[in-house]
Amino acid sequence: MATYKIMITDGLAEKGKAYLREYGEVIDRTGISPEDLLKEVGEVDALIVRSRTKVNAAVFEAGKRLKVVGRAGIGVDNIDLNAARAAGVTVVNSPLATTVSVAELAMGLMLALVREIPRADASMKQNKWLKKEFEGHELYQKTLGIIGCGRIGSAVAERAQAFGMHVLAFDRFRPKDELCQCSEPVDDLNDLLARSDFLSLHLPLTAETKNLLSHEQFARMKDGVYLINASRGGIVDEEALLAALNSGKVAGAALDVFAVEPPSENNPLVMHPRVICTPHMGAQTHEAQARAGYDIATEVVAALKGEPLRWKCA
Ligand SMILES: NC(=O)c1ccc[n+]([C@@H]2O[C@H](COP(=O)([O-])OP(=O)(O)OC[C@H]3O[C@@H](n4cnc5c(N)ncnc54)[C@H](O)[C@@H]3O)[C@@H](O)[C@H]2O)c1
Ligand SMILES: O=C(O)CC[C@@H](O)C(=O)O
Repeated sequence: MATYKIMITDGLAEKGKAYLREYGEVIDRTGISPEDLLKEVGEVDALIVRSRTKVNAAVFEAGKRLKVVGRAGIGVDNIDLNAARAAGVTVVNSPLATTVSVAELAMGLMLALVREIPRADASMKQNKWLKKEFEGHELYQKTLGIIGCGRIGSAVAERAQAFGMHVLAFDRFRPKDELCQCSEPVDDLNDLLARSDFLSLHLPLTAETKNLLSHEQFARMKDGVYLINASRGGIVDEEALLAALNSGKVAGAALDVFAVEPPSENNPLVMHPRVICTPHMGAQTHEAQARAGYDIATEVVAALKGEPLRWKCA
């Protein structure tokens, strides 16, 4: 039986590592620097990453025996797919594993925003009882606009409707009859922006979606809209969001993702009193990581063995 060398650079659940060990040597280099990755990637047949490691053209160039890159999770915007194709390296991901966890975080962020849960907790820890300051809003009978209604968007739609929300969905590539999880599919993003009390983003970062929400789109939104972004930071123009928060157009924003991660120290969005932030932790649950680790391990081994693949990205 072939013995493969498989490097992990952003951690992997034990179940995934145990599966990989049946087929080869697992080299756990979690936290490796970009410089060391370039020095060491030439020794391995497969590389398994999450979102931290940037697998750019230089990595493919240095990966002389690299056959497969596995992304434990969904977004492959940190992997240069064109460079992978040019180098003849297969790229796979594990897109089903984390849907529920991300959808649950989006719902949590929505509730945290309208009830100001983080600020209320912080005030209690300062021995303050500011009950009168915390008059929030209900989600019930509000309109939620979901942009990108694939796996996670649909799961959010389902959960939001259980809260009694009216859910609009816009998806550029999915036919309306596939958006059955929402109350009302819409053809026009501007229509969704104009009608939503809450906006939640669930689409990939691509050349087309970069800065999809910028000054012009914020101007089209309702006054006092709430924005939740647990997709990718670059989809929202952060400068435009800051301006919209400062003008009051946006009542509050909850951000799990940032254009640059981690964001700079004292980043004005992170520090903004009406912004709630989490450190890109949508998929960071025990359950999601156990599934993602196992799914990517089986897919990477299948790619190494030349077997049929379920989730080939390049
Ligand atoms: N915060 C986190 O930890 C976390 C975890 C997992 C995934 N994500 C992000 O969530 C995204 C969505 O994941 P998913 O599993 O639902 O993916 P998915 O592919 O099932 O759904 C994405 C949807 O976006 C749509 N879309 C693409 N471009 C669009 C555009 N320009 N306008 C409107 N819709 C567009 C697609 O048609 C698709 O239906 C991922 O790409 C990733 O960036 C974040
Ligand atoms: O696992 C991560 O680091 C982030 C996961 C998430 O953003 C994804 O696209 O799968």
